[in-house]
Amino acid sequence: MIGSIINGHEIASDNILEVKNPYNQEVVAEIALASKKELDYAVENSFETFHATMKQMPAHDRSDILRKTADLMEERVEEFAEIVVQEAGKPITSSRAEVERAIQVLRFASEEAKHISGEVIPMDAAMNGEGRLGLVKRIPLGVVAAITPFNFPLNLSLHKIAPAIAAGNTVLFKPAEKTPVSAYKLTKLFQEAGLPDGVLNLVMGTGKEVGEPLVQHDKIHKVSFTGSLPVGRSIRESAGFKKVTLELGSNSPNLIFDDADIDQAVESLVKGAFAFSGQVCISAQRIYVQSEVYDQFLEKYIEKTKALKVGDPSKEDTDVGPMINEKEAERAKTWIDDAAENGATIETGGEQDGTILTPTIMTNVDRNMKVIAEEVFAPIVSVIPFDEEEEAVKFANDSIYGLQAGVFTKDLDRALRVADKLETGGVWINEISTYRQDNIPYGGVKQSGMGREGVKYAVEDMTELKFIGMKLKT
Ligand SMILES: NC(=O)c1ccc[n+]([C@@H]2O[C@H](COP(=O)([O-])OP(=O)(O)OC[C@H]3O[C@@H](n4cnc5c(N)ncnc54)[C@H](O)[C@@H]3O)[C@@H](O)[C@H]2O)c1
Ligand SMILES: O=C[C@H](O)CS(=O)(=O)O
Repeated sequence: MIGSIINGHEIASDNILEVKNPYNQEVVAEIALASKKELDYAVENSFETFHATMKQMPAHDRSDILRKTADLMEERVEEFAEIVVQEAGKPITSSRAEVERAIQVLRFASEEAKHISGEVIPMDAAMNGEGRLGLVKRIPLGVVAAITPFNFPLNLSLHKIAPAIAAGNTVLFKPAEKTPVSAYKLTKLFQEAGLPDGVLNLVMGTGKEVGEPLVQHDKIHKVSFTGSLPVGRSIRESAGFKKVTLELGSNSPNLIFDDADIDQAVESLVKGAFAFSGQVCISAQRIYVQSEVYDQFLEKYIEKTKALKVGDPSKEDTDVGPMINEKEAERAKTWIDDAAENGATIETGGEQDGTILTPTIMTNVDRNMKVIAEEVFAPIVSVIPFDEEEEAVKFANDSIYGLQAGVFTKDLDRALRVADKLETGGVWINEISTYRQDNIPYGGVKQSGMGREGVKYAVEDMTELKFIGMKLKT
């Protein structure tokens, strides 16, 4: 049994949640869920620790702890990767890649802790012998609530925890109840690296019982949330005056022009649509292909997709594992069937058995179908023809979301022109929408969210500017 960790101590409970392996339904762990009283205690403790400990901790100490945590994780890549396989059902090769990225996030944050600086505002001396000097400092906010999703349980948690610590805040960490084991291991790792008790408090619980009261708590200064649009919307509405960062969903477009390297686009978009069964917020969901190369692209894309190995995520050669639970797989299957009943063609895939949904390519889709208009968050991709550049941009922007997009062309002028016109937080040229490096500014426009992550940018969002001015005799 594992549970919340508050002020360095583990909290027991009779309220137990079983975490099951999405592939074989074996019990991975039993989680002791926190009560409202324990949540209140955790927030109070985070608040006190901010004032008593964190405000006094020099930047080089925060940097050392983050680096030490990275070093420890580097020694245990396999251990962490196996947890992600078991609790999230992510294929082992992708789980290892997630751990490697998590280590880099810690290292970026360790460096960033030492580079937080302010500025001096020059103020010209007045004629009467008086002058003024302005100082702008970046100061920590206080307690940051980190609320995280199941799909990258390590890396996306660290995208909040590591910059928050680098900036000198304390953290109240509420991980997804579907993937709490990696969160527990991560919190223990920080302890081992020397993080003082109370700087990172882990509170286990559901969104309703822990997430909601956490967002409304008076002693939380910022809510950093990654997850779905409906939850993000409710957080925005109930957070009051707290700072809020929302990293939400999308139905990412990828545009293939007739001069693109089709083989490269096919190869990368197979990964881009089906990695972790499409349960990636920037997964390639809509692929728009110029008519001249549409048939060529589609034929190759279907062939490569059919070759994917679907099954046990713990096996080295598995490309596509299960979805997070059967309910989600059934929901996605319903969306495929609805589209097919309304005229769409299932080119390959579309079969569901328990948590497994086979990689699915659809054509002849319509803009109103759920597989196009909403976030599928499943191994489903649609391939759609277009004739002119303007039309492709119009199709791509026809969405309530705007997180990342991919543009494939050899024409640099066109690539940059299209990139400027796409309504997304980020655009990749000759790279899939699904690619992210952990030091880029990352976040959405429209209903994909607000604020930016990517360590340096998260640190900006997790600090406040403070002005100090002085009147001087010159
Ligand atoms: N933009 C990004 O960076 C990004 C990254 C990963 C995932 N996502 C999105 O996350 C979603 C999938 O993850 P999920 O199913 O874990 O999301 P989710 O919204 O169901 O849950 C995310 C977290 O919010 C908590 N929560 C639920 N209800 C809450 C409430 N009312 N108040 C406070 N907290 C609450 C959950 O317990 C969990 O910890 C997808 O929509 C995906 O696109 C976005
Ligand atoms: O699911 C969305 C994530 O932001 C993807 S990644 O971990 O940033 O690559």
